[in-house]
Amino acid sequence: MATTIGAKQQLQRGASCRPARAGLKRAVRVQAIASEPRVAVTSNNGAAPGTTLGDWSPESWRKRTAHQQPNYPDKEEVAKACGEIKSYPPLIFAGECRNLQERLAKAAVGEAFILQGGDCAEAFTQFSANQIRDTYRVLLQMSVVMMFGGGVPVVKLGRMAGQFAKPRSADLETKGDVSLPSYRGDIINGPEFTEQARIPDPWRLVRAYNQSAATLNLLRGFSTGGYAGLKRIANWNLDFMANSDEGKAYMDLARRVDEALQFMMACGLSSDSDIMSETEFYTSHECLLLDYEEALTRLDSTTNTWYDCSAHFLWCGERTRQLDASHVEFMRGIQNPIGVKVSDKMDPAELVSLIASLNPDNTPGRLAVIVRMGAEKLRAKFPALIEAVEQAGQVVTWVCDPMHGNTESCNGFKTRRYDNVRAEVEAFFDVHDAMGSVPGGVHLEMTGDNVTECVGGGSAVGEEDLNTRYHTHCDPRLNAEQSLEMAFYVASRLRQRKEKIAKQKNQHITLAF
Ligand SMILES: O=C[C@H](O)[C@H](O)COP(=O)(O)O
Ligand SMILES: C=C(OP(=O)(O)O)C(=O)O
Repeated sequence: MATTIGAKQQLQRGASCRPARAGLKRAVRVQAIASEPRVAVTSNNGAAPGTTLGDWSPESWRKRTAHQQPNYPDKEEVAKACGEIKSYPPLIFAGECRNLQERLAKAAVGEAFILQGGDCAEAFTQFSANQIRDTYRVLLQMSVVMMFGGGVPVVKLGRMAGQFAKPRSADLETKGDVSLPSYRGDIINGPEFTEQARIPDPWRLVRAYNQSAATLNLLRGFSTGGYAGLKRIANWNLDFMANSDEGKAYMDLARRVDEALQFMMACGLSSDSDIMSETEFYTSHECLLLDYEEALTRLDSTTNTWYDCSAHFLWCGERTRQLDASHVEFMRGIQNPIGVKVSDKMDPAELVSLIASLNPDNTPGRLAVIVRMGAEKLRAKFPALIEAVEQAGQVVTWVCDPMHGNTESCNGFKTRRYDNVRAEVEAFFDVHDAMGSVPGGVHLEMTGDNVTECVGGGSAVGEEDLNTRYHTHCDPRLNAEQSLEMAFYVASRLRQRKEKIAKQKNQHITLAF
């Protein structure tokens, strides 16, 4: 029957939700401990994770070159702002990171799939409960499409509650004959093109922390307070639903999930069970602004290891992944699951060295390699990267970021074409098919708002529409409809993959669509 696999996966997810709930409860207790003044620990005595850390400490990155950092005019103010943040509670709990790492390890072997998505840059002026809810809701919808259509559990990882700092290609932005420091994200300076706004202000760190805490609070409320329960699947509709193909396809799928749930309830599944009322949701952002990340790095009292408590998952950007520089130094020591972005400039041997630095114990789920190079280059260069990593015996979770290799300029706007974005996802799945390796997830810049920032897709945003609702402060995001369309495409590829594997094993499965 069409719905059997989807419902079965839901049941499996339900069983694995329990430890996370325990983790959330424990978080309240341990956060109180973790917010006590920090104990200076420079080595890790005996615990399995981090045994190869040597002389790492939360501040050891300061001895290396830190790329893409702001040039604050007043360093004493930076120390004061960071001192405040050091006294604040951590935003996440180390036990949650460990749960996430287990999920990511499953994605590395094809037993789960990662959906990582959210704003390019969160902004102080675009901060409201509705905006958070809308992005969260599209992520939920996308995950249901992928789970039901693709037959795998989906790990939901928001680029939310901390995605503020932006690396830039150029230090200066020029308009006419005026050049000013580039905007580097609201945690650093303002987007307005004025001299004053572009001065890095350290007290923005505190505001970003507070906004992250409030966002996370709401996300936790949505995730465990009933909003995200599968029994509400048909209620997660957005304004465009009735009028678009994606919206109608989603509502049709939601009805079928509903039917499957009715069936499962008739079989004995309780309407009070965890999967009916809550979901797991994790947060992530680029580990860029090291003063901030250091201030939130705390010693976990249960394992005596360090976690960067600004988010569950942090990634190292394409511009800051130099082996001998500060970001890699910082990230090798934190025990959160982490990622590293990789463009076509990456050489296979360099990737192997980078992975060895970031995951010396070769722990499954610890490291995601997030490739972003555009479809054509990906077809040409990605196989050699996979081969080198496999030959080195390294375990990584491969994730596709189809956004950052596809940025172009049009009518004075930065944009991305939906067809190019989709082509890169297609290439990512094709290469894995050919190599026999595992596509572990997608990483998208997207929003629940009805913006006109990327062109194409079923929503038919044209080049001429770019100036109507172009709200991003940095890079263009897929809107809700384009995101959902992408989810249906990913689901179709996950389904194909599952069917192929089943055929090889001589099994028969039927998936939703
Ligand atoms: O989101 C990623 C980067 O911050 C962004 O692509 C840089 O954009 P730029 O090339 O305009 O500086
Ligand atoms: C800056 C980003 O990506 P990359 O490092 O791949 O350019 C990003 O994801 O915001």
